[in-house]
Amino acid sequence: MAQYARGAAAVAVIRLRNPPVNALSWLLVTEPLISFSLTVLQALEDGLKRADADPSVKAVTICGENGKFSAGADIRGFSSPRKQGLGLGPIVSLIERSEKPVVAAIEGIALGGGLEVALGCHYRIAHVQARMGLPEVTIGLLPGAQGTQRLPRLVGVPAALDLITTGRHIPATEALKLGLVDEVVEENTVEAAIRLANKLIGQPLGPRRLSLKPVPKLPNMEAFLSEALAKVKKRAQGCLAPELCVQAIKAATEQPFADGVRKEQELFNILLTSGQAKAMQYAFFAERAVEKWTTPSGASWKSASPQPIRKAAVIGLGTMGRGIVTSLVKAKIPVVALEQNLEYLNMGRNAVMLLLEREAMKMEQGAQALDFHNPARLQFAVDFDVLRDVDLVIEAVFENMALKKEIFSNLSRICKPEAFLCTNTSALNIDEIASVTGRPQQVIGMHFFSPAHVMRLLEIIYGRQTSPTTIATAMQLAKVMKKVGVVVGNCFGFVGNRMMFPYSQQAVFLLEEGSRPEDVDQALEDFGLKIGPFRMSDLAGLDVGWRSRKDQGLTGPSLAPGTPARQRRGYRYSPLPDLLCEKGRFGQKTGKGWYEYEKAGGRTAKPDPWVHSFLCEYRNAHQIKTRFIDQEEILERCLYSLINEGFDILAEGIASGPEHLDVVYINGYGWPKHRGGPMFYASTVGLPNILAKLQKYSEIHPDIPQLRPSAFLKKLVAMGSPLLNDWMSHLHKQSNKL
Ligand SMILES: CC/C=C/CC(=O)SCCNC(=O)CCNC(=O)[C@H](O)C(C)(C)COP(=O)(O)OP(=O)(O)OC[C@H]1O[C@@H](n2cnc3c(N)ncnc32)[C@H](O)[C@@H]1OP(=O)(O)O
Repeated sequence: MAQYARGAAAVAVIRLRNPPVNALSWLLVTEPLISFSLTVLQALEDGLKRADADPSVKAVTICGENGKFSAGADIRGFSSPRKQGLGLGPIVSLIERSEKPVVAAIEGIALGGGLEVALGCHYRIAHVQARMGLPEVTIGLLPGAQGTQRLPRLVGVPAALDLITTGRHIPATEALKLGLVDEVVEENTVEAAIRLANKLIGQPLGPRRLSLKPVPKLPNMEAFLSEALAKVKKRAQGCLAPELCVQAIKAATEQPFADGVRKEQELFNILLTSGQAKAMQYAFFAERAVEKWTTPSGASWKSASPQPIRKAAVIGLGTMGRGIVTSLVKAKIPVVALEQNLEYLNMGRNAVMLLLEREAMKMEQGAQALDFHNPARLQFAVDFDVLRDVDLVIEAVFENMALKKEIFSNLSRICKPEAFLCTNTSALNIDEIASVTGRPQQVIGMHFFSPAHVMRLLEIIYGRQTSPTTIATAMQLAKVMKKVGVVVGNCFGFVGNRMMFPYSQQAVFLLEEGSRPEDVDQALEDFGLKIGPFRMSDLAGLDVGWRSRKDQGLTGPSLAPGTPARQRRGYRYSPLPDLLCEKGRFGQKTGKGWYEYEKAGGRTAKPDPWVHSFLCEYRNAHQIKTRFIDQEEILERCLYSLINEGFDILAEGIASGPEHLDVVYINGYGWPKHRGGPMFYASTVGLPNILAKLQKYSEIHPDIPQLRPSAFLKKLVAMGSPLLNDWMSHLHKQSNKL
């Protein structure tokens, strides 16, 4: 768990050892090969005490095994009952108090508690490729091992605030500029640290003890901190951790070190027990769990190997295609971008170049690193022949089955036999697209989210014949593009949009019954969603859904004469969005939708009196009695219907676990991470409560099938509402209470 050795005659080396990331566990872990059990923290403390007690040891170096310093506390430990009370903070103090110089040799990563250990050391040397940060805020916590008190003393309040409230990982070069590390080396970091430790023997350590230093003053500290607090509160949308991080740093500026540490502990405990930390830590592991994909036919990440993608192509340079090209270029994959004619190609090329210029400006080495002016990296063409040598094609034309089939039939003829053919679609049937190719096993859906170069989610949809190698290759590509790939089955809307459908439907029904768009949006945004359904619809364009409903024969010329206005196929239907579209109100792009905007293309949504009176007239025309609908009902009807669909998705095997649905919603639909995703949220509300509410609403609205409780939800409740981790194991179990 930590190895103690002598690095040079007078220098002891303590090496943190807990693969794969040297997490600082405080739970007892039994090592099978040796006869004693030791936690990393215990071993670190023992190592320090041993070095202190040994008169022949004059200095100490702390490093990590396998080129990684440490990823911080073992996150799993936060939700397990502590078996022993060893805290990291006192150990960091012990390091700092040492009369023998202690040097941290930072390789790979020093994150969270790992960096806090380094902050307790008297000197820090980092390898040039190392990354550092205090990412606790991203898992609902704050740096609870005195990091909020030491970091501002070392790098000043503005830099400490930035690092602690964003949790971002910074490269060693930036750490050097901030003064977080004393030296950056390209050679063996541990050897460099041992050399430095040797030189430091006998030198005074007082000035190197951060707890003894004052926090550098700012002329307007109070105003600066209040502004920072307001900013993080706005950004956090109900997430508690960033706000408490600011409070802890504020304590560092106002109180002596020991009192600041006490305040930090108090705030840390609030977060630890808030429920938000649990949700965010669940989200951390859920994201890693979905990498380990499986399908109902038994294909899995364990046995499938991805194929290398040396060159890719993107067909269609509309909004999605432009973002996808940008993502591929950023991932350093040579790419050919294709359009149907020169006019569209030139438009697409200009837009892509603009995106890439902007992305390059954000990067450390800028445009040079992306090298996108090099035709070997990025090529634009109108001729399908350029696709002969690519390893993978992503088709990103608009959602039209006939057009997609025509393209896939051409691709099947032109591309080399081993090339993978991917379609960017949000709902269309992958099997139907694959059926026109001679290689359905190499056809796969890749549902990107807009803007595709920014959004992390990538739904990866396998068809009936998609091979495990194709799935593995798509997942690998997602990883290279720094996206979260989630493997899902083929059904209308896949996971994300399928769950979105009942949610958006409820939102519109609520308008019929008495709500205003801003009431519904506000309730859901107060819950923590980044954007409510009507603001979202205005942003995406109401015409998108209108086109799809016309294709499905739900509205427009193909609707059978005599169809009741508010009913389709025997169930409740709201024509409200169709009516807005008929009036040319497509949302932001036309300056009017569910809201009004300052101009066409404007972004500031203002409640629109026209919409209010339109809704009144509509209710009168259809003799709907208006009633006041409270926030609770808005949340329950929108969110529980979405969750209900999630249970159906799980029961049908479209996703292999609730984590998949949660990762989709957090990364693609603006679901608040501090609520852990819709299925995790359901588990916190309690499945019996969700079931009871769905039963209640479904009795009131028998013509809305989406409110009828899913059979799987009912089964889980009948089985005693098992923990979320166990849901899938109950899928095929018999319940005698049903
Ligand atoms: C009172 C003291 C308070 C201390 C506060 C803390 O220290 S809280 C912890 C702060 N640290 C973090 O938040 C770091 C989280 N980890 C990461 O950001 C990344 O995992 C990484 C370290 C940058 C490595 O990324 P990479 O993509 O290379 O690998 P994975 O993310 O897939 O991770 C590999 C496996 O390691 C597990 N893991 C990573 N970090 C931790 C951790 N801190 N605790 C427990 N487990 C961790 C991760 O789950 C992976 O495991 P698998 O079983 O392979 O899925």
